[in-house]
Amino acid sequence: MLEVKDLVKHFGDINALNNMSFSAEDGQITGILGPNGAGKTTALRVLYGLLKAEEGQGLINSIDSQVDPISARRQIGIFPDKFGLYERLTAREQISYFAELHGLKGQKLEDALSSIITQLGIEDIADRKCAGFSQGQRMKVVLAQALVHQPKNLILDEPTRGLDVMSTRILRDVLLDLKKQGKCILFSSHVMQEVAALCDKVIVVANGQVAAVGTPQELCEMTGESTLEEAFVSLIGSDEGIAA
Ligand SMILES: Nc1ncnc2c1ncn2[C@@H]1O[C@H](COP(=O)(O)OP(=O)(O)OP(=O)(O)O)[C@@H](O)[C@H]1O
Repeated sequence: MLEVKDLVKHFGDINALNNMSFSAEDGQITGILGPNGAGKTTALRVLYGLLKAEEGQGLINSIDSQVDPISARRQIGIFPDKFGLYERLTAREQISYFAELHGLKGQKLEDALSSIITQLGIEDIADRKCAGFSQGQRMKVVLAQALVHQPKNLILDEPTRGLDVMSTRILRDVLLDLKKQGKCILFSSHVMQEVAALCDKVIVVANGQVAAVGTPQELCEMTGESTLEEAFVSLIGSDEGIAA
């Protein structure tokens, strides 16, 4: 389970998080939907311990990520907003490096590597150097390195950006499979269709705050609109920065 409670964060005069609170439950896919600059990335960074908030807490299975970042990180996989691959490493070496950072070694490490490579269907690129990989291949390697230690929680910051239709479908299938396994999945997005299709719960954020929470259907009922897109516009008063 993932929770943020009363987060406050400023960057100079910018009020990026203004008492933001929400939770994401096990066995569910939770989406954070909001326009550009709403505070999505900032909230996720606080949650996985990359940024310190001035007030509030980010909790990973009840562990405060600012108080005990190492234990918290063991329980999450992170698909960050900006990622790079070590171009000279093969995909297998790259994933192995992350597995070692999570304390895996010996046979356990080998087993974890084989298992995630099979699960994501990347046997064909596992022993190729990452330089020259397509966006879809890069996405799968980053997903593999996020999942290799079998975390209970997965946080993804706009995971489908730059992906073609096939890669987006593969990612969706992986997320649905992880949900079936009872994992807690939290992802941010601008893409309405993806959120409507995948999410059990949608957290609508604007101006560093939560504007509404509910299933796509509940958000439609709440606003009297027939689509999530219309409900979103009604909730935040603008369609800026949102993709259909
Ligand atoms: N390192 C930083 N320095 C200065 N301002 C920042 C920094 N990070 C975020 N901000 C500001 O904080 C606010 C929230 O940004 P954040 O990246 O969290 O929004 P977002 O909802 O993820 O937006 P987007 O959808 O555009 O990625 C914005 O006004 C942004 O410019």
